[in-house]
Amino acid sequence: MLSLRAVNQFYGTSHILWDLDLELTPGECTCIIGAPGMGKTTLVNCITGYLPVQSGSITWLEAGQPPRDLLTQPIEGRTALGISYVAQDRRMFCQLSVEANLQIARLATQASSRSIPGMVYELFPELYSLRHVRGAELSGELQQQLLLARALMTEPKLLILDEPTLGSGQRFISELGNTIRRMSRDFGLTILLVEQRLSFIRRVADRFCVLHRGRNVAQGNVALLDDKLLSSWIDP
Ligand SMILES: Nc1ncnc2c1ncn2[C@@H]1O[C@H](COP(=O)(O)OP(=O)(O)OP(=O)(O)O)[C@@H](O)[C@H]1O
Repeated sequence: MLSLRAVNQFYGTSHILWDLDLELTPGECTCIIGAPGMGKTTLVNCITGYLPVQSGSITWLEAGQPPRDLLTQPIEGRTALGISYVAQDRRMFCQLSVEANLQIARLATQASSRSIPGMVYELFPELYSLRHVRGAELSGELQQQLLLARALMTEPKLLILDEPTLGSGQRFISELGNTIRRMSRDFGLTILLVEQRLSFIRRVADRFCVLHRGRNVAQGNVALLDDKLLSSWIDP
């Protein structure tokens, strides 16, 4: 689905990502783990196209298609290929209804119709009953649902979620875990998750990658994510 090879990124003269390799497998949820400031958000911004990469390659791979060099694609080209991103900042059009927020996201695609893809209300049925309510009137957790639903409006193949549990209560986190599992199991989405909560990671992720000072220092099946590994890299 996505292959990163020897990716290096700088902010000015600060070298942030170092020779980073990462492979995302179709239909799997991969979690990027790391202490604050280790480069997780920078990495996802390089994949989505919000940040330029100094060197290395990022390649989009789809069965039956030739490999595509993502670094030659602008943000909207990457969206068209199938990448969608829910950032930490959680911005939406607060004065517009749920449905209008969703339809605006649809404009980012080549789709001729502004209709809502079936999977959106199937995964977020509460948003259907609130579809005429303004974003500003939703609770914080329903706003988070709307941001996730909006990211699905482009019918992505790869969904990137940057700390989706941040500031949420246990009930929402539990429902979010179910939703993420359904996204990959029922709809075949590949998911790249930046997350800190270990119990959540163990529940939803198939694979992990630990970032330490911008380097991929450990990766593998989530079953291998043990306390020894975590104490070596995350909380030494
Ligand atoms: N716009 C910027 N200009 C300069 N340095 C930046 C910028 N954004 C981030 N950095 C620095 O790059 C490094 C990586 O930051 P990044 O936000 O990618 O880390 P992170 O692992 O996502 O952290 P967090 O968990 O706190 O979100 C940090 O040292 C940070 O201070």
